[in-house]
Amino acid sequence: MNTNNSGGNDGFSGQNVDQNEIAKFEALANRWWDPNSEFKPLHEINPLRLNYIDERAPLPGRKVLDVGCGGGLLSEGMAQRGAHVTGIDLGEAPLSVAKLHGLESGVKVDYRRIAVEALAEEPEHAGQYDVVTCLEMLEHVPNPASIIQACAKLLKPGGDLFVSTINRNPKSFLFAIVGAEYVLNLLPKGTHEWRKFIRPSEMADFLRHAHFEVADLTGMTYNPLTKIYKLGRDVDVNYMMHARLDGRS
Ligand SMILES: C[S@@+](CC[C@H](N)C(=O)[O-])C[C@H]1O[C@@H](n2cnc3c(N)ncnc32)[C@H](O)[C@@H]1O
Repeated sequence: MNTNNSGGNDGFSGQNVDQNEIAKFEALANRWWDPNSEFKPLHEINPLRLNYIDERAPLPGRKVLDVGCGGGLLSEGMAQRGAHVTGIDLGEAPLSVAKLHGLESGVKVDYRRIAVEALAEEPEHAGQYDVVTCLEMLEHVPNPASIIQACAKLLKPGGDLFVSTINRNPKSFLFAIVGAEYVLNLLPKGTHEWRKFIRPSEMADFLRHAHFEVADLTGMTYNPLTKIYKLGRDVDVNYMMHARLDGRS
């Protein structure tokens, strides 16, 4: 496992984590639920991705794990739609914000500070989840394939995995970094590193190696004139994937 920048004395050294990435989200965490903050794009895409997940793997009554849940935007949304949600992250401040927000909203989510690889080693969690989500997180870790493998261990046979990230090509450099961080100021400068973006073909390889079958690939686009996000065929920049774990594993 690549453990770049994984030093630190918080009990997570040696794990698949980049402490610089965790620090970026720790510093902004108190604004997570402000829809006009640095998290505005996540607020705006949340209904789109919730609908996408719920349509492909209906959420009511399902046992769901949200990996890299941050302040809990997606976790709470899925719980509001009737799922039993556990949210995990390695950031302390985002999890505190998520827990506090849950107390205020009354939406019940079980939050834990643990790496997905470590959760997958706990016998009471391995093979227990109907659905695992890992959105906007894989481009922030040193070894995304290891995260996908852990997700596979946590799902029931035939379970559904949803991932989202950013494609790696010249257009994504222009739109996701130059455009979003430097021109439109949608995200703080330095939010993303282009080399950590993941091509859909690379994601599909990670998934196949972990015994998933890719069920769908959908793009997410932003129109700076209308300021509207949409799902569609264009996967050049942001995209989501739905994969199903082999029913025999
Ligand atoms: C862009 S936020 C996405 C939050 C949430 N998934 C969403 O889409 O609303 C990225 C999150 O990934 C978390 N993260 C980064 N590396 C992680 C790791 N190795 N394990 C767990 N969480 C991680 C960060 O702390 C942060 O909360």
